[in-house]
Amino acid sequence: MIKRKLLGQHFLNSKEIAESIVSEAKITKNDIVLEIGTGLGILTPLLCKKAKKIISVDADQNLIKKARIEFSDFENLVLKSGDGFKTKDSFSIFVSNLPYSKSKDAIEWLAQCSFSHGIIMVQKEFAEKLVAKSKNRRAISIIATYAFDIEKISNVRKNNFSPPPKVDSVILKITKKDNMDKKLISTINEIFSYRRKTVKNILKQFNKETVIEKRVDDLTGDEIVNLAKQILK
Ligand SMILES: C[S@@+](CC[C@H](N)C(=O)[O-])C[C@H]1O[C@@H](n2cnc3c(N)ncnc32)[C@H](O)[C@@H]1O
Repeated sequence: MIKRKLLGQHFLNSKEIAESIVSEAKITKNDIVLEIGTGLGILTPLLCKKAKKIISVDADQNLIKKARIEFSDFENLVLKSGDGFKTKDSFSIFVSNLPYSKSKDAIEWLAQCSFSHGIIMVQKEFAEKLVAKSKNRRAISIIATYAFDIEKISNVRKNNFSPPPKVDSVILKITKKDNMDKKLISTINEIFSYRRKTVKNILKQFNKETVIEKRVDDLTGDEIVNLAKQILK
């Protein structure tokens, strides 16, 4: 039970939704797809039918053991147990019903990976955070909107999962715009810990100078990324 909670094991039980996720991923026979969270494998065989190769990773060894038996006929499927967000393999398309507690880490990790696009399922509140504007923005909103074009595909009610989570979910399409590195991402997070200060005072913390008296909330996303780049120079 504890493991289930920690790993966000709420399994999708709607074949129809699984098919729509795979269809939205626009996979061709040239694509290598990374799926994080094999789970009970509702998406995995559908992905195998479309792509050149699937790498499907789950942190739960038992689920990978089961999938190895159930999907042994698919020659284009590579199943791995472990932390999917440490994957070093290259991929062109990302597909994941994300473990909810890992959603922020997943976006930060994906911002550093080179790929074309992805279909992700996240909690409704997290999806809103990603595209939040002005004072509702967080560091993750700046990172996500700099790294990706984000398009909402559909809402998914919690009763489409077993066991059902407490909240509803949203399917998003993320299309890669810009790669970011780890230092840039952590500097943007650091800037947000000083969000009530002026740019002038934030730069002072890093022994840099400017005359800009604006606060973080008054900057555009690009201006915040440029401020982080200036700090890192
Ligand atoms: C929300 S479930 C989705 C499972 C399946 N794709 C589905 O749609 O039913 C999330 C899955 O991610 C796995 N998981 C959690 N943390 C992980 C990690 N760091 N790396 C890989 N898989 C992880 C869980 O064990 C679980 O199977």
